[in-house]
Amino acid sequence: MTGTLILVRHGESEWNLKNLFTGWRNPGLTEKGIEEARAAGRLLKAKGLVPDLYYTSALVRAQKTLDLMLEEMGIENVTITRNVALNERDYGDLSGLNKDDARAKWGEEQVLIWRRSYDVPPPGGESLKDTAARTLPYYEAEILPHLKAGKTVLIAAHGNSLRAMVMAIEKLTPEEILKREIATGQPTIYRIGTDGELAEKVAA
Ligand SMILES: O=C(O)[C@@H](CO)OP(=O)(O)O
Repeated sequence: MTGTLILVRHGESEWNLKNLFTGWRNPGLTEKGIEEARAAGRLLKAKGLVPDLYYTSALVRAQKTLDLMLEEMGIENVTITRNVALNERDYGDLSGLNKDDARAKWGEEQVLIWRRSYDVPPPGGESLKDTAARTLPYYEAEILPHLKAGKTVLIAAHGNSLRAMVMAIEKLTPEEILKREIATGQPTIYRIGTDGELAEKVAA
């Protein structure tokens, strides 16, 4: 028996489109983002996947993505668990700044370090390591027991909270996970064994 874990990054947000650091700020989805979320729902439906449990962050772009997916899957009246543990990495003082402007101000290399180093946080914000330190205990305590019990769990979240989970599940090194770009609206599907370990990564 295996459990099934479906991870989905929110569809394109208004700030992804404007090239702004987003973090814990709360923009909605663009038209493209709405369509990406709907397409993700249709994909899961076509695969016959019906989750038993639903999780998302405290941020609108992930919540809306999940709502749109459920609409496409024809699923209603289910309990959705929202938790800040699944939020995007907090970008601190960079939140709301344009990524090109930030490169012009601090230099390409410094901005890349803030964006893609494992343990160097942006000023006043969280590194991926910090993000993992709140996301993974939540995953292990609240989500993994359901997967070990053979349930199907859908999580709609963010680039960096998902990176934290992918790193743990696939046992990647910091270098490996930082190279992994998690595309908007494209489900990653894992089968998880009763021991909580990855049994199979399913092509989405
Ligand atoms: O702005 C953000 O919050 C994130 C995700 O869009 O950006 P980055 O690609 O730097 O992780």
